[in-house]
Amino acid sequence: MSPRSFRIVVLPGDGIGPEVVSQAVRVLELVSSSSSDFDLKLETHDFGGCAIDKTGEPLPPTTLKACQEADAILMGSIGGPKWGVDAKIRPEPGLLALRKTLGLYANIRPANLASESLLEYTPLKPSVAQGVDMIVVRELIGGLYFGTRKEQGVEPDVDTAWDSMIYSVSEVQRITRVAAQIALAADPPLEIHSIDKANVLAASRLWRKVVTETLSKEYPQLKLDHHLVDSAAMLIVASPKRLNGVILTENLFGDILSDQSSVIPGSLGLLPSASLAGAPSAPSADFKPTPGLYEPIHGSAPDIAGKGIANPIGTILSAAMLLRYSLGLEAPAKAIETAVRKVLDTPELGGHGLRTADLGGSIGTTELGDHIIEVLKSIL
Ligand SMILES: NC(=O)c1ccc[n+]([C@@H]2O[C@H](COP(=O)([O-])OP(=O)(O)OC[C@H]3O[C@@H](n4cnc5c(N)ncnc54)[C@H](O)[C@@H]3O)[C@@H](O)[C@H]2O)c1
Ligand SMILES: CC(C)[C@H](C(=O)O)[C@@H](O)C(=O)O
Ligand SMILES: [Mg+2]
Repeated sequence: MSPRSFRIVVLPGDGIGPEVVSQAVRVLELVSSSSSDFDLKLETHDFGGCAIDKTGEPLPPTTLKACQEADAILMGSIGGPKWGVDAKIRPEPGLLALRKTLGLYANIRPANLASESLLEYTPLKPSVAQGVDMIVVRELIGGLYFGTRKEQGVEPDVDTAWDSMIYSVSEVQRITRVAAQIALAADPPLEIHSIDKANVLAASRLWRKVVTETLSKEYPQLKLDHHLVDSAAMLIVASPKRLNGVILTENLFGDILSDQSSVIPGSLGLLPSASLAGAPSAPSADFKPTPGLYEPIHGSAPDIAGKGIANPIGTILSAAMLLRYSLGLEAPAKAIETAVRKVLDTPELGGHGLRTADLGGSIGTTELGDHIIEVLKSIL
């Protein structure tokens, strides 16, 4: 039987994006060459600030078309001071357009301690960070990011600017179902913590009502509680285990809380994400490839770009999520996660020295990639 062939579009982007993506590409190439069952065909496209420089737009039509035809997309990060908030054409709207066009409403951001040995790097007390296991499920194509807005300087009220947070019942229902299915896939099922600002915002009152109704009608076996976003932000650093399980929240709150949750394992550079147009399906014999966009949760880190010191683990773990959720390839996905954990944990491999600077180490991006590749070779 000829190997199944998967088309993967790679969008390195800006800043540290190309540096971290190149390590994840090495990992995917190794996975592909180690199997006779499937073949990963990787192709790189311009996206973000680098695409603005070349073509005048962040998401050129050729890139969008390739993404629409791909089985999955691996992205680095986009943006940077060259295309800052005052620029006429900026990279970030390109990312929002890509997410919206592909209908990727479910953003899944696991935040757990990738390794017990990271405990010494968490800025929290080890006793507070130990045992944290949360998955942020962020609504990705609604809310303030996509509501109507007005920039300052536009007539008639030149001195005002505004954005609107809009959610419909169906938008909240579908992301609630994704959170529920993720919660149910665990044994025992995870608790759901819905985060909103229902004491002030109308959109949050709709959110809370729809989450409550959807779960009580369709998933009555799941435990649900509600937190206001300000107090949830406090809990994530004061006693994060109280939020173990699924954190279900809207677009902007999810953006903020997921960066905040990266404090627990110790670095923003560690955390991966998947953006899907539905709930992830469990790998099985009849698994159908499901397109998705996979990216670390961090940005282009202009302060360290070009230095070769960025942590590639969030991007490598995003590649593992890509194999699992889009292609149904559970074994290599697990192998990558095991290799990352071993490199972080195993003393004979250099122990705590095998870290990039964000985790107190001194090795570079490529060297960390080399170690992960070596361990992965022995597992595959
Ligand atoms: N999905 C994306 O492409 C994405 C996500 C977030 C921010 N951005 C963009 O990135 C640009 C910079 O944003 P920012 O500086 O606020 O956030 P950032 O995430 O780029 O960086 C925040 C801090 O974390 C550090 N950091 C981030 N990733 C790291 C890694 N892999 N290894 C080690 N350290 C890492 C940085 O050095 C910096 O000190 C902005 O233009 C923003 O819009 C893009
Ligand atoms: C770059 C920006 C548009 C993006 C977001 O806010 O969604 C980023 O912060 C993220 O978390 O992916
Ligand atoms: Mg963000």
